[in-house]
Amino acid sequence: MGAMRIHIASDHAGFELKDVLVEHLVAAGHDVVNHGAYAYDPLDDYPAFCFAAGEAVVDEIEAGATTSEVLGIVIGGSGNGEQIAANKVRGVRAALAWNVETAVLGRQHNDANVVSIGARQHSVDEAIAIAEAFVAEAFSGDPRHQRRIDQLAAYETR
Ligand SMILES: O=C(CO)[C@H](O)[C@H](O)COP(=O)(O)O
Repeated sequence: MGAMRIHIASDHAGFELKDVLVEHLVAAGHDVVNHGAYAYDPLDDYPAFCFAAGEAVVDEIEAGATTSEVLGIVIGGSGNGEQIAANKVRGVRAALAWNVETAVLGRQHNDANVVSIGARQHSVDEAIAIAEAFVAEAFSGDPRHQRRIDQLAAYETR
């Protein structure tokens, strides 16, 4: 994969990791858009940040971009609520990646357009490896996976 636009968001629990990932992804040549949190606030709430990142990804896809060009990353303490929030955005397929393999599978099998990472579940190096693996991987395009993704999209638009 070449350089991509990456929409990133976190709450307070993912705030430090978000800064690390932004620096890392920018250094790798990606165009990173930060959807907050913009300052550390231990009482902030993850949904709005994750909705914003998810909507930005879907807006670009609806305008013609592919998941080889745009992806999202949402970060919290566990990643659970952040995945749930992102998946509320119509068109988002957010995978909760808890190791490199689940990040890779999220792209290969699910064409996930957002990855959720639990900052409190990993060392910084592990989290970087998870984000890198997700961004680097392509959807396989296998018809059986596409068929399942189409079923999800059909359910979402009914
Ligand atoms: O992972 C999360 C949601 O799934 C949040 O980051 C987590 O719940 C925040 O916890 P706290 O308010 O206790 O810092």
